[in-house]
Amino acid sequence: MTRTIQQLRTDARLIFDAGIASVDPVAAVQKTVTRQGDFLSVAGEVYDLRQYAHVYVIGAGKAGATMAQGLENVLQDRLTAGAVTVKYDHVAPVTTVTLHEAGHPIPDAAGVRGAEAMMHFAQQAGENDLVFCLLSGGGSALSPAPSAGITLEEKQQFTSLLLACGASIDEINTLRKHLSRLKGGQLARLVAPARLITLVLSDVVGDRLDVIASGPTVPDASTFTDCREIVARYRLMDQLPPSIRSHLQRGCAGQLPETPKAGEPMFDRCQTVLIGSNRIALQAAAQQARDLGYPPLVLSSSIQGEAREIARVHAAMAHEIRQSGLPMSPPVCVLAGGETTVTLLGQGKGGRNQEFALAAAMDIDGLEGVVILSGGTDGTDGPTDAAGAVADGATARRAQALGLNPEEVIQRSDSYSFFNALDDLLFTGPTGTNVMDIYILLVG
Ligand SMILES: Nc1ncnc2c1ncn2[C@@H]1O[C@H](COP(=O)(O)OP(=O)(O)O)[C@@H](O)[C@H]1O
Ligand SMILES: O=C(O)[C@@H](CO)OP(=O)(O)O
Ligand SMILES: [Mg+2]
Repeated sequence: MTRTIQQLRTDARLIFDAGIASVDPVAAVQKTVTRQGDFLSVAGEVYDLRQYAHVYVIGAGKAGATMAQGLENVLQDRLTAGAVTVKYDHVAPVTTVTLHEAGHPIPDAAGVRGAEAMMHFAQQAGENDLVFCLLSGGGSALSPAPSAGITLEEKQQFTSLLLACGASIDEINTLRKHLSRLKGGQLARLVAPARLITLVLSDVVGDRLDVIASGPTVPDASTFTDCREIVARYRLMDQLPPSIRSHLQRGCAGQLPETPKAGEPMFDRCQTVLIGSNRIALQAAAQQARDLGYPPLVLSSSIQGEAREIARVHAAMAHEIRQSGLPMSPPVCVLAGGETTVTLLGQGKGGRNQEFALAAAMDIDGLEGVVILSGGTDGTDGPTDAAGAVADGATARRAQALGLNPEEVIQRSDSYSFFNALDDLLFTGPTGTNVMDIYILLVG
């Protein structure tokens, strides 16, 4: 059965939506944390709620509100109180937990207040209390708690410097952990001796728990020496605020305590569970593809690299499948996920997924029965209201007919305008989740 291009486009969107739905934070929390009367089961660990006088919820991240909503649905009257910081306008209906809205990716004073509220509950919790910590992407910037002697303004300046220098999120968070009072396992130290359960929604390639939101409740393998190497690698030393330079130098000289490491006692009463990731989303998308009659081929949930280049690999696969039926004959759905990067060439408007679709459109020009969709699972791709875009074998030609030259658009980094003119932007609205990006290649 040969599917029309419109059918392929509809199916690609259904597959994308199925991926996002599988990592809906409310459902993911309620699937991970279940309750039978006084007994909680968390990923197989059983907790008798009668042993705990209070149950607190703390956390930070773009999905914090929906995760808190899920936990309130489970804990109901057993939840004592809580404080969770979310990005502005990323709220959800909660009754007991206090939501703090704050700035991301640059931390702000509201974030400081949210972090202080979190640390208040962490320190208030005692031996006979239970604390849930809800973490998701954006948690680092949303929980600023600068080390002594470092001001918020200096932390803001430092964050802008880090975001612009090309450092990876692992390198950025190594530095952030060593300039904070709660990142890098230090929040676990504040929560001890209370029992701690951390639920994590991963927006990081490789799902490393010590990188996501700077791992405030897990051991930190990184050190001040690593910080010194990163500062040197990106030639940051001369641009560091004096207080930060001095802090890192004192840390390297052994004059400051290192972040908590594996095996230290504050982690004895901790459980950490990954409740959503790009891999989980891809598996759900693959199932939807199968249900729609496209045998799926999942490449990886750890895609990194320049968006334009990764797109070209997907376009090359489209040609191969169409011309030789390799690695699979049509109909087929090739799925991948991760977080690409974009070297900006111009001052235009766009995002890494829109750029991906634009680069793909150029290489699949003229191919029949091929659709490529690239979308951000958080619903916002770059500084735009689009989640991504959709391209097919006619996209380039339709654009030319409108006087749009794809190569020139790439040079302007103006993918949003390009797909807006073609009415091929992907809109989901803020999804409340955040497990990086999903790339879908459908060959009918
Ligand atoms: N005009 C543009 N074209 C392509 N990519 C862009 C453009 N402007 C910003 N970006 C990319 O968008 C990225 C931020 O996207 P965003 O969706 O906000 O990230 P995240 O969802 O990971 O927090 C930046 O890293 C930047 O590379
Ligand atoms: O908060 C963080 O540390 C990172 C990774 O989780 O998220 P984002 O890149 O969205 O700021
Ligand atoms: Mg995004």
